[in-house]
Amino acid sequence: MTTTQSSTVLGQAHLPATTAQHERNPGAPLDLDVIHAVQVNTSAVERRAAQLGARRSVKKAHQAAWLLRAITLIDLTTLSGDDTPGKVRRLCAKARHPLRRDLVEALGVEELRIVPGAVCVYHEMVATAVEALEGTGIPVAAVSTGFPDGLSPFDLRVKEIEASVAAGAREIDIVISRRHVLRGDWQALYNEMRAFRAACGEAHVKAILATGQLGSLRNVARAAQVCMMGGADFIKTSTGKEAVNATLPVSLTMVRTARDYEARTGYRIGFKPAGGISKAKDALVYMSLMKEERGNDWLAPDLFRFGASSLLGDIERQLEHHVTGRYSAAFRHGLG
Ligand SMILES: O=C[C@H](O)COP(=O)(O)O
Repeated sequence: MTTTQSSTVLGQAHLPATTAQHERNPGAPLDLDVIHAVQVNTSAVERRAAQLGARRSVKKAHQAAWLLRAITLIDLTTLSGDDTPGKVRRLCAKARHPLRRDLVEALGVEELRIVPGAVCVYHEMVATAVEALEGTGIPVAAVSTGFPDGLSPFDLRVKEIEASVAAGAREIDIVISRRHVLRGDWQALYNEMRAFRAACGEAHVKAILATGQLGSLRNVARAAQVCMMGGADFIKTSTGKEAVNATLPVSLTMVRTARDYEARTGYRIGFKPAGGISKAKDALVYMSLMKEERGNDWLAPDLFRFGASSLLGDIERQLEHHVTGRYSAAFRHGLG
């Protein structure tokens, strides 16, 4: 990246399109007529998703700009049985400086604050992450409510949210009870979502649908509607632990369902694809989905996040290639 033109593209294009805070979704009464009317044309959604996946990606300086933007959209995640405070501290250090200094300098973006949207951990690691991120403004997100399966006692799931908020989590990623969706018990799903939202207080709540376990795109759309009516700030595809995690058809369905909710209520709901998104080129496809379906404004961390444990490493590798013309070994970009 040496030309003035490239500098201009990088200097402008990666900046969040909007930092305007939108009003938080307060939720709405459960409207079963709306839920029952939800239909999804699966083959049309799959055709559209296939087009998105086949599209030529943005190139050169524009690609570098999009990748810098992508970093700001990542919930930098570690959700593993072998998480330790030391591992979480290293992840937080990476969040403070997601790109190597030489790359930041070569890209000429020192003055721009490129940091991920959040760091996402289990409850036990919240206090460590909050301490390690002090002074950065980067929020800590906690997965909660018996993540990933959501089958612990209801009262404990609510208490888990409260404990994570008390420990300093500013975002809570809850898992819904898939059985409520599979049984069509929308009232139970709504009641659960409202209780989780209330327990979050000021912390923003992302509703993880675990779409790979919901059986159909229609169920995905109905569950998303109910969660938004229940007060979700974000809808999120997956825990990363299901057999099938984020996919383009599911993402299109959820993004369009959120658009319908906004058309009815005026409230904007964020979208978080999660699980298995580890390549920069896949992140670019999700970003073009968001841009084409909702517009540039939606490529901003208050409306769009990636849940990803290893995406940042590949983005850094691609940016290194942009700067040097060479790829380095993946192990050089291990964390993130
Ligand atoms: O919410 C985030 C996911 O658990 C991350 O999934 P991943 O490890 O496949 O990137």
